[in-house]
Amino acid sequence: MTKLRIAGGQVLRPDASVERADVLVDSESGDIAAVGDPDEVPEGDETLDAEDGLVMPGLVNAHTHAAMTLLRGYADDKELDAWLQEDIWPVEAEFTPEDVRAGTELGLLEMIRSGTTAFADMYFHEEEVVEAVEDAGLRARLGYGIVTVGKDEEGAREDCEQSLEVAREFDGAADGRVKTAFMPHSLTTVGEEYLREFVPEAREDGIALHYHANETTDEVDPIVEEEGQRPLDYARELDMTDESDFVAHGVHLDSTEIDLLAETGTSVVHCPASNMKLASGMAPVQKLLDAGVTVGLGTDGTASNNDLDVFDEMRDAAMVGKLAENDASAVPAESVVRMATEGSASALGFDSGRIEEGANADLAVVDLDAAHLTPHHDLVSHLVYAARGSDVRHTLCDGAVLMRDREVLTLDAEAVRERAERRAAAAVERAE
Ligand SMILES: N[C@@H](CCSC[C@H]1O[C@@H](n2cnc3c(=O)[nH]cnc32)[C@H](O)[C@@H]1O)C(=O)O
Ligand SMILES: [Zn+2]
Repeated sequence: MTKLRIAGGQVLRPDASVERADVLVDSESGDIAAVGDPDEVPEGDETLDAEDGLVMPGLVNAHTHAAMTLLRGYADDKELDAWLQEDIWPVEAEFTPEDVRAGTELGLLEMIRSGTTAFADMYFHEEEVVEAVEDAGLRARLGYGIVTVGKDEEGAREDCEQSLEVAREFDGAADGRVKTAFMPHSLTTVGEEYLREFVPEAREDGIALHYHANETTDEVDPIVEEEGQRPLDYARELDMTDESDFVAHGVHLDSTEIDLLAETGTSVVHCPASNMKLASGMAPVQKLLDAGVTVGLGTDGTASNNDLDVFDEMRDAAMVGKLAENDASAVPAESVVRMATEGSASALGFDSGRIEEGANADLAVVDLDAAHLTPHHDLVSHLVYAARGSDVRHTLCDGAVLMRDREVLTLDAEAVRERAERRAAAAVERAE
């Protein structure tokens, strides 16, 4: 049995304390075998140097569209509906499976570099995403995004079938690192008749749901008008608020919807950068936390962010969380770190996000030897307010080292960038 000892560093523990400790990783089972005082942790077969570093749980990006890296910087400074319809969807319509593969690999490269070890992806040509995840060594919950508006009945049903098929076929892929979900894009972009027909099919097979909810007022108002109820009441009626389900955004939620989320155990993935950039609004994050809702953190796609750096996202979450409450003590650093690790992992149904014996060995080692991380009064504060993705020295997932000393081992970084650059330009050219 191969054991890898992460030695010489400080370790962030589940109670948010930081202690000098070593971590022993079982590379075969992919679990953390031991963590504690260097004298008490058994020897490993190999060592990974964590001196001057902080070993933390790998970050979990609980909502993104990884292949959208190809659209990074393509269309900015516009509100959601116009941005999707006028700019994003026309180019996405040109994406081939090879484009999605190239964009996803670029996304995975960026994730590994910035200490992200797991993510949720909603996109299309998802079989490419499965393969890319398998090769790159990350963990993911994946699904095919359904949009029925603007499609005829046959096209709409095909989309729904496709999402069910992807969820059924790929669950458990990549040695169990891949899980799936049924993914209607949102409550307004998928027609009620399709939700009524296909959600029960997903439920029968025990498949979880992931969708965008309450992102903008333009999305909430039509449901209130047409259904006479709040979007999440409508979702509950459609059996879309199970404990295993997770919704992206949750910006415009009223207090009854917050209670509903807490009661049903449905998780919310907060996407602060996307919400600010598309001027969607400020999510009531502190209220969600106070109500006991599981809150994770996501970047959303890189066309509305424009990066996949979850450190950035943590800072944004803390900043906008305070602004939303007009209270500087709201959404403090510790709760933000929890959101980006345990919260996101729990939303995705992975036993990751905490450094403890038996948990998945999904880890990042942050280099503390930097001017912008000096002095070391409070390392949890640093993770949220001062650190950035480029501070990550090593990244591990499922007990395997994906990046060692800033060198990504599972992807050819140069080739990935070159391919993405070329494919992005060609797709845009076809669309225009
Ligand atoms: N099968 C669908 C694609 C859905 S994938 C998920 C979609 O979510 C879109 N998307 C990205 N960011 C956001 C957001 O913030 N809100 C809503 N949709 C988004 C993204 O462009 C992508 O088309 C089709 O054929 O059109
Ligand atoms: Zn999204």
